[in-house]
Amino acid sequence: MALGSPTSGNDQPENIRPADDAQSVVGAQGGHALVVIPTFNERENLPTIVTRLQAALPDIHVLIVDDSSPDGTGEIADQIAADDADSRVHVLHRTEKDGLGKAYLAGFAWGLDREYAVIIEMDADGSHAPEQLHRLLDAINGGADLVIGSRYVPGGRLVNWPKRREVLSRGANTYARLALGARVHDITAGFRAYRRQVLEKIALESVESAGYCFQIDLAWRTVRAGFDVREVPITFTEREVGESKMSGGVMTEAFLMVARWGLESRVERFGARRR
Ligand SMILES: Nc1nc2c(ncn2[C@@H]2O[C@H](COP(=O)(O)OP(=O)(O)O[C@H]3O[C@H](CO)[C@@H](O)[C@H](O)[C@@H]3O)[C@@H](O)[C@H]2O)c(=O)[nH]1
Repeated sequence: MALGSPTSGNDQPENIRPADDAQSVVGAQGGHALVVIPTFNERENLPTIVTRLQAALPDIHVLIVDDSSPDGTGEIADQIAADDADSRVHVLHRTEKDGLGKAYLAGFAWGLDREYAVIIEMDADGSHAPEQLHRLLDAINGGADLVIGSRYVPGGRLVNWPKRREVLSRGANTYARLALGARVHDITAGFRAYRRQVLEKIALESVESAGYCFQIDLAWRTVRAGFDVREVPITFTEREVGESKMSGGVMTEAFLMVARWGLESRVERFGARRR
């Protein structure tokens, strides 16, 4: 996918309201921050999360990336953007459900194209507290390149997450840590802030992971590129409305992809030692 093209990879009609007041923003040193929120069937959650976000960080810019949700989330997103007097809420409509990773890539391309200094990932369902976003931005201001809102560092918490999901998540993190050797405690987390230079450097056009292993993929690329990756504790709260889109296919993709990346990196290290 070519970076800089908000519609690449998917013929997306857009409802993009101009980001020309982007000058007024941020929360992060030396530039402006954009929160990308991917949505699929989040009609009950979206208005609340955007309201909370704007209350927590009044200057923040938001991009909602909706994959033609059948429940009408896209239309609600348009309404939120239309009602936003400061034109800081934007909407990217994609033609079909194409996975969390693909939605984020489209959002990143949109944000990079518009020169945002910091690009943030956040779920629409309230699992990630907008009131804690300043922790991530503080770490960016402190010099980090990628900040992960982590459930598994001291101070991190899980609230109401079903035990089955916790076991799966902890297992996936342990597996990824062992397979990749990356010292990140919550490499699957979806609440993060990237300095734009990271996204420009880590070859997003070669990202293949479509589902949630996208999170591992990008963190791993960032670590390998030598960037400063930090974790700050967050409280992850189970959604109250709607359903998770986690599926068997998403888990299988993650398992196989991580095994492949681990193997590739071992081969690479072995080759480097022999040279
Ligand atoms: N546009 C789009 N959005 C999607 C898609 N799939 C999921 N989403 C959106 O992505 C967000 C996260 O999806 P959930 O399905 O609610 O995630 P979860 O099960 O709560 O998973 C959480 O934990 C994972 C494992 O740690 C994380 O990887 C993930 O990011 C998230 O934080 C939600 O806003 C959801 O609407 C998709 O195909 N397209």
